[in-house]
Parts: sequence; structure tokens; C-alpha cells
Amino acid sequence: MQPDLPDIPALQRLRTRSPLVHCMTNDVVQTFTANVLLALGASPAMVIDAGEAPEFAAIADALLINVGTLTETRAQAMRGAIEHAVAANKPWTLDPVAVGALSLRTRFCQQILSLQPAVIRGNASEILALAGVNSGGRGVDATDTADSALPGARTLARQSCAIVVVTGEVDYVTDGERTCSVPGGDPLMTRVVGTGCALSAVVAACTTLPGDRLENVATACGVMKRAGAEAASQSAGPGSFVAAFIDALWREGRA
Ligand SMILES: Nc1ncnc2c1ncn2[C@@H]1O[C@H](COP(=O)(O)OP(=O)(O)O)[C@@H](O)[C@H]1O
Ligand SMILES: Cc1ncsc1CCOP(=O)(O)O
Repeated sequence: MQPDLPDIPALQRLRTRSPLVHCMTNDVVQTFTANVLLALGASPAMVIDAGEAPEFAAIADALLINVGTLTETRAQAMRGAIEHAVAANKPWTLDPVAVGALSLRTRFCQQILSLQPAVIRGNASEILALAGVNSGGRGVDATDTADSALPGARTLARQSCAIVVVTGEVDYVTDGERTCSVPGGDPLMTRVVGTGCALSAVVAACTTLPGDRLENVATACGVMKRAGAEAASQSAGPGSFVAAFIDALWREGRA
């Protein structure tokens, strides 16, 4: 297993292609997610209505499904969007926020696993819960380490035929056979809401790139880790971290 560094040509391609990323994400992280995607050159759009979301999913280049603030109504809209994305051959990415302890989102995520996600990105407790190994973390936070979740991540990848990303001090990206490890970042990333959710959006953007999807997803993890480390070294705490993080992403993949 090799450590993977962000692939600069892939980041340049992201800027050139500027994929349209349909984000059906939670209420807490909407603006942060959009700013992270914009800083990297992607084009975010948060279309959530059950009438419009399926229509837009077929037009967009990639779809993100994040269940952080799921409701029955949103679940219905998300299912429609996923079905239309799959029919249009567009990749979709699942962020199973707080799956395990809560029944609506756990049931929903288990159901949509059969709709061929390209990637599943979660913290260690979320991935273990989705793999059926444990019952989830503490709300949206992990109570397990990424290292301990790696066997479960591999199993989940084989079962779902998706690439699985389990994040933490080291991120692991696996298809069940091959695994990349992505070290770096900073613990301050866990003291700012939305870094994981925004990473899932960047992963969704990177599913649109040509080439090896596993490597492109590892690049998404690497760029966020690198920007996180840079921002932590420049900031006085979580508040200034956010601005420094977006600025660091803005510099990535530029000539
Ligand atoms: N201890 C840590 N050291 C460095 N980076 C971390 C650490 N924990 C999490 N990260 C990074 O923070 C981001 C969010 O990861 P994580 O906290 O696991 O997800 P979530 O926000 O979904 O719980 C990822 O980019 C991850 O690599
Ligand atoms: C606090 C919170 N509550 C529901 S969703 C959410 C955001 C979680 O974001 P992240 O796990 O990326 O920090």
C-alpha cells in the first residue's frame, strides 16, 4: 500500500473541465461545500426539490448524496435523483453521515447501496456501521480509527462494488482489492464543521475525471489533506482556518 500524493495534472484537469456537481447535502454545510468546490474550479449546484432533482441529476456531471439532515421528503427526492443519475450513466457518491445509530438514514443508506454508488466516503464509524460491523459513532463524529475500519471498508467495497473512502488521521481509499493511503492534514480539520462533507463533494467532482478512479479519488483526499495542513499552519484557530483552507484550495492545480 503506497501513500498517495495529490496528482497535480488531475487537479488541473478538474479546473479545465469544471464539472457540474449536483449536491444534495445537509443544511449545515451547504455554503462551505459550494465554496470548496468553487475554489477547486468545479461548479456546484444544490438542487433538492423532488420534482427538480431527478431532472437535474441527469444533466449534472456527478451527484452527491449526503444524509446529514435527512427527512422522509428529502429521501424521496434523493432516490429519484439517484435513479436518474444512474439511468444517465452519471456517477453518484454517498456520504452516510451518522449512519448506524439512527434508523431512517440507516435504512435509507442500506436501500440505496443497491443503486450502484461510484464512491462511498465516510468517517471510520460510518463506514463500519454501513459495513454492518458496528452501530455507528457519536452523532456525526467517529469513535473508531480509520486504521481499524480498513478491513470493514474493504468488505463494503467488495459488497457494493463501490470505491470506499474511510477518513481520519490517514485516509484510506479502497476498491476491496487495491488500497491507497493518504496521510497528512491536521486535527484542526475535525474542529470545523463540514470538512468531511466537503471532501465527499470533491470526491464526487473527481469521479468525473478520466483515468483511474481509485487514483482520482485518492487525489481528492490528498488535496484536502494538503490544504488542511497548510491552512492549520497559517491560522490562529478554527475561524481563520476556514478562510485559509479555501485560499489554499484556490492555489491547488494552478500553473
Ligand atoms: N486526526 C486527523 N489528522 C489529520 N487529518 C484529519 C484527522 N481527522 C480527520 N482528518 C481529515 O479531516 C477531514 C474530515 O474527516 P473526518 O473527520 O474523518 O470526516 P467527518 O467530518 O465526516 O467525520 C478529512 O479530510 C480527513 O482526512
Ligand atoms: C453537525 C451536523 N449535523 C448534521 S449534518 C452535520 C455536518 C457534519 O459535517 P462533517 O461531518 O463533515 O463535519
